[in-house]
Amino acid sequence: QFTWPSAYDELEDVMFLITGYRSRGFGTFVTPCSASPFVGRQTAAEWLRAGFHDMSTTNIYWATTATVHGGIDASLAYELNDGENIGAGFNSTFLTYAGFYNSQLPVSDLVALGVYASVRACGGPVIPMRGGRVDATAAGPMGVPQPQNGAGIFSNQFARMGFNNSAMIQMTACGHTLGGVHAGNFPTIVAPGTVANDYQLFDSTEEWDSLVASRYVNGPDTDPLAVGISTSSGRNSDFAVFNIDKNVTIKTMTPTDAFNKQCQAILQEMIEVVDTTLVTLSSVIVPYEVKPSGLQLTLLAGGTQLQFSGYIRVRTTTRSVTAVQLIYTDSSGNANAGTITASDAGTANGFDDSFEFYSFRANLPIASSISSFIITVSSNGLTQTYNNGGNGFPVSDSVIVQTPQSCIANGKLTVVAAVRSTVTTPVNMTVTQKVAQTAGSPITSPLPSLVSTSSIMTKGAAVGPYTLYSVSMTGVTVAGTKYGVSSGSVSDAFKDLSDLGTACAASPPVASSSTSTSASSTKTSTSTSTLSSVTPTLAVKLTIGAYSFQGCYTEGNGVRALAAGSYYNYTGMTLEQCASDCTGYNYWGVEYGGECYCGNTLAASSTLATLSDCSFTCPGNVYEYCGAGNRLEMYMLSSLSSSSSSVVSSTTSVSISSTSKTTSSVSLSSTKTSSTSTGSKTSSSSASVTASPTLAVKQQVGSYTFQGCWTEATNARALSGASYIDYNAMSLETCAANCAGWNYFGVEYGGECYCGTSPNTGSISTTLSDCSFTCPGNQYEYCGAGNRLEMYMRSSLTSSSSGSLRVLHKLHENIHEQQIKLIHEIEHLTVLHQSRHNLLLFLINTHPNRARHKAPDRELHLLFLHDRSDLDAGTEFGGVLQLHVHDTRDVR
Ligand code: HEM
Repeated sequence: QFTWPSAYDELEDVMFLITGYRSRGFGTFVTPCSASPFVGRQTAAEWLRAGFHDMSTTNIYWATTATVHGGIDASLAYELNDGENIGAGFNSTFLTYAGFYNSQLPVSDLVALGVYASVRACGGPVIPMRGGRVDATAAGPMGVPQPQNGAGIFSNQFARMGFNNSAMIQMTACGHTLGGVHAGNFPTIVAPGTVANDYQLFDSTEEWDSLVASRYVNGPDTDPLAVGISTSSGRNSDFAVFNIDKNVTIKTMTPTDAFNKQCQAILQEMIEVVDTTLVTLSSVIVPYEVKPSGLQLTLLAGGTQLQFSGYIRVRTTTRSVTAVQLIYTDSSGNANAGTITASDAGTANGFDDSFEFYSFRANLPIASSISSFIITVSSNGLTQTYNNGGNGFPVSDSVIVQTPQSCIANGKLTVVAAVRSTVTTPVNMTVTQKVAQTAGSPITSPLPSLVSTSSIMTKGAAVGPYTLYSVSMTGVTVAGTKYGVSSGSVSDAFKDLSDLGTACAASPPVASSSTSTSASSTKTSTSTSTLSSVTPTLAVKLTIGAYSFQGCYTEGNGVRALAAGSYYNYTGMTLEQCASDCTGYNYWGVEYGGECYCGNTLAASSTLATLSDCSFTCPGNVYEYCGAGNRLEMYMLSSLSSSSSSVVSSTTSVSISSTSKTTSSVSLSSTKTSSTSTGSKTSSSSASVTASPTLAVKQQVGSYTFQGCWTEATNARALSGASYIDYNAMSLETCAANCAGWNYFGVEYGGECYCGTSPNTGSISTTLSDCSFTCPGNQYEYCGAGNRLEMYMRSSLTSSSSGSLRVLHKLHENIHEQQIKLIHEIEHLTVLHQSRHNLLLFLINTHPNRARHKAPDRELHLLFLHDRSDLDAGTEFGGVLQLHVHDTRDVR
């Protein structure tokens, strides 16, 4: 285990935090083992092959130079069109790695980590992983073994890499248990058109197993590099390699245990080939038992207190934790200066480990401040102390970024720092952006360059013992950009720009002797309207716009107290911001400082808690409270409090505009809030264009338009054309891509994607809020729920309806879809929109024969299934039709 902070902290996070809270997601690209965004490819196999190709040009006999060196150095990224690295997998591998690449994590370590992740995700052994490789900046020498080379050349090539014949056999067999050969890349090894997707696996599975060895030895051998047309084209390289010692080594690899053991050792050797004149590898990376994360000091208004916040990550693989505390040492060295209790915030998982994040936020007196802390973890009745190898976990309060006062909007970055007035060296702000490479040898690398820009910050006002510094910079991109401030040898750096808000809070006011900030533990409720003083104080705000304070509420039991919408801004949240994000909802509440939730109803299991529980100040306004862990600062529309049980008349309006036969445009707009909704999910209409993404219904996904939340059909799938399952990385876009060519696609249960020509009988549009699962591949998208599909239809189907609308037959409320089919001899019928009560809009594709009778081949039918409002046959709609459905219902 490393002493924190270590140079490998970023790598350790990316390695172990694969899914869940504050996870990094690296391993999700290869989970499940068969995963790939592309048909006929396997990402895990591509990552493993990339590891070998990057290493295989090593020349242990040559002297190295600074730019051209051997081993795992990501030089492969510059070698993609040198003729030795055939296949699209290398480029997409580096594009994925580029997302994780930063100043603390070289691509070459990611190449090695990719070998670990692909093998483990496929069920193979844990390949020990070390960090510290150095990236090449240009192509290295040639020398990747090619299938046509022949046994003697292979033997020489592996010797040049530092491996003997049995190591060569082991490494090749261990590589060729995943994936296979693409006919498109190697038509003389696999004949195009002879296998599914032109992709012939090495053995009978994509998974990690010893079949590549056992089938070679015992049959049936289907390895395209050992049998088949590769033998006549002289490209049967697996046979050449395995047979070089008369099959002695490969025979030892047929039992699973032996295979795993040999592969674990040889693949570790493979990823540890580095240029030792440049690289000293770290010890094998094991997860920290406890690890601080996201620590931040913030100078509070008045200059008498520092807020200290962050997370403690606890490894919970073999224990369940009941309490986590920080005991801190102050700046004059007094240990035990105070205790901070951290509360459970969420779980994350790696391939072999689980972790729990505990969050904390506390205000410390500035005079004594903090210099380090130790962590106590209680589990199974025992309390263990972690002191980071003896000296505690260090915290420096000399130079800190003031995240509430810093912001990024429209490419303009403003950073405010608070610097101890005793620091006299210039204060710099540094931004490191990822910029696409424009020149490479012999090609441009798919990897970006890291470009750092430093600017001297301008000195401003003194606040207590600190001085504020600020600087602005334009033309800054948010994605992947890191920033920080530094002075001399002290810094607060490696921060994600994407964590900053879009609006900067005003700087903390200058300290004055009369200022008293509320630091007492009892929180009082004060009406803002009674405040006559110009000096704001920290207090509960009784009213925010049209909303009034309801108290400090818990979350619901297994559900969110307010489930209809959510917005996050851990750096700039204010009560006003949440109120505006939740405009139109009955309730909103702010939790944990930066989390804003909206809803029309409050979950029954959410209960009123002690007011003082809601103790977090808002990151964007230090004079407001913003809930706490599992506690919401709760507000409700003031108008609702007047009537206890209101009967509300609501209106669903559907407007259909069909102006002329020539424009042939029919547009359907319907208010998405359902008239009887209890906790409805709102859809983000075209108006919601915000800089930071939020979880909302997507109206448009590529060429598909949202249709609502639909049930499955009666005893059948709603969409039965094709399906595609990915519980790890499904997004609406992935499903749309997999259903390209189909009229409809729908995502169910988070990870199930279905395609079809039209929804089958019995599948109906239902309450929008039912579709409550977020997409595993995109937290800002909804992906249906159990028996509920997030349904999309090709946009062209709505817009191509032609002509005026005419009711062909009088329809009655009990009419059934089947009957309509009979009446019109239609080929298929599509429910475009169904209000919850009595309005149905059908798209009817008529029988092809009708076209001969000059009837339109597609008609838009409006069925108004209401006893008072049946539409008579022949009713024509021209221009704009407005139908209002009035309904009175109890709103609970
Ligand atoms: C004499 C040595 C080797 C030769 C001639 C060789 C050749 C090949 C060829 C021709 C392919 C097909 C690529 C494609 O169609 O996309 C392939 C695939 C692959 N190779 Fe090797 N290989 C060798 C050694 C290795 C080693 C040592 C490893 C890793 C330890 C490895 C890992 C892989 C993997 C995982 C694939 C599957 C890629 C995919 O399915 O996309 N190979 N190899």
